[in-house]
Amino acid sequence: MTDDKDLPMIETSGLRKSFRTGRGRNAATVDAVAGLDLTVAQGEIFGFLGPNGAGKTTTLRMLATLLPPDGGDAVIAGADLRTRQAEVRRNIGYIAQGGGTWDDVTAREELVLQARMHGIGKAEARSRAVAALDSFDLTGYADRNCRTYSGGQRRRVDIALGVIHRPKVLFLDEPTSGLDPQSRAHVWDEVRRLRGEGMTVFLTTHYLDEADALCDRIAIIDGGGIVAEGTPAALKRSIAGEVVTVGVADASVAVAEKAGEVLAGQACVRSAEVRKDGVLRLAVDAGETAMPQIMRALADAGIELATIELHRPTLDDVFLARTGRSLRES
Ligand SMILES: Nc1ncnc2c1ncn2[C@@H]1O[C@H](COP(=O)(O)OP(=O)(O)OP(=O)(O)O)[C@@H](O)[C@H]1O
Repeated sequence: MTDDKDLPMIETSGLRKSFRTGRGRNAATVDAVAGLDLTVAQGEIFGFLGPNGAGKTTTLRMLATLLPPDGGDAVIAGADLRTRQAEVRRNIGYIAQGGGTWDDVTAREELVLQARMHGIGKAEARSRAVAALDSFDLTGYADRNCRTYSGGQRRRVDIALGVIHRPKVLFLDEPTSGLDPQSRAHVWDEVRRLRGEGMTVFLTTHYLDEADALCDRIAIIDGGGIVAEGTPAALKRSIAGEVVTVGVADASVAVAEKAGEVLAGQACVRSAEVRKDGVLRLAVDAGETAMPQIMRALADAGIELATIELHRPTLDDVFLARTGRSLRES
């Protein structure tokens, strides 16, 4: 017998979307999402990580039935996105980047209204609002207008609104964008709690630490396509070797580039890149043995070293390995 847990909650194949921009001679086509294949299991927190313009929001909007795909297929909670949109909508919650709270309405009123819009009866809507205020830690502000809330409180109201009808799948677009670290941690806790209740969460982020700490599995998207997919740990393991970063005392670009050339020629260095901040990033097999050789090579070339650090691979290293660019700089 198949356990519900084994069933994919989101399955896409060849999903794509292009936009026409400009007019006349300036007309161009942007392939925002270029043939996406992915599977998200029930109860997973799945993160879509990528730089600005990678196609994250476009994907989310297609999966949430807000934007018609140009091609490909998707099945969400067992319903075909193309032919059973109403059923898809019943099964999902969608929280857009800017959120949807009104300034002059209280959280309690918003929650009751949202539940009523989902066809839930008056008494049940009120009791769901009370439960949501409690579980999202909002009871203390429940009867104040949303305009008086902090960014973190408002974000929690957004999420509470998105799940008031108890969807199977929750889509969150950049859930912690612009929040302070404490509020971000609070939102992460709420997302984990929803997973604990069996919800599948699909979120977009351009924060590496968010993808690493919160997501069970991630897909790294760039230029409308997936460049890497797996658990954060497995993706980092896939980067064989280690990274050494080197700062040179003279911060001029010419010196950093000269150091890059010198170090790229060392046997222990697999690749050398000068970052925009002037720091050199070196891919090496074993940091402990490479570091003394790097120091010696720089000394021989008359370049004074300011800092040298050894790093375990990060998701940024995964992105760099797959795209040749750093996510931080994209
Ligand atoms: N309505 C539109 N018309 C024209 N181009 C669009 C439209 N919506 C998105 N695009 C383009 O499609 C590409 C993908 O955009 P999308 O918003 O999906 O990226 P994103 O990964 O969500 O970025 P961000 O992190 O900045 O939100 C971008 O090049 C964007 O400029």
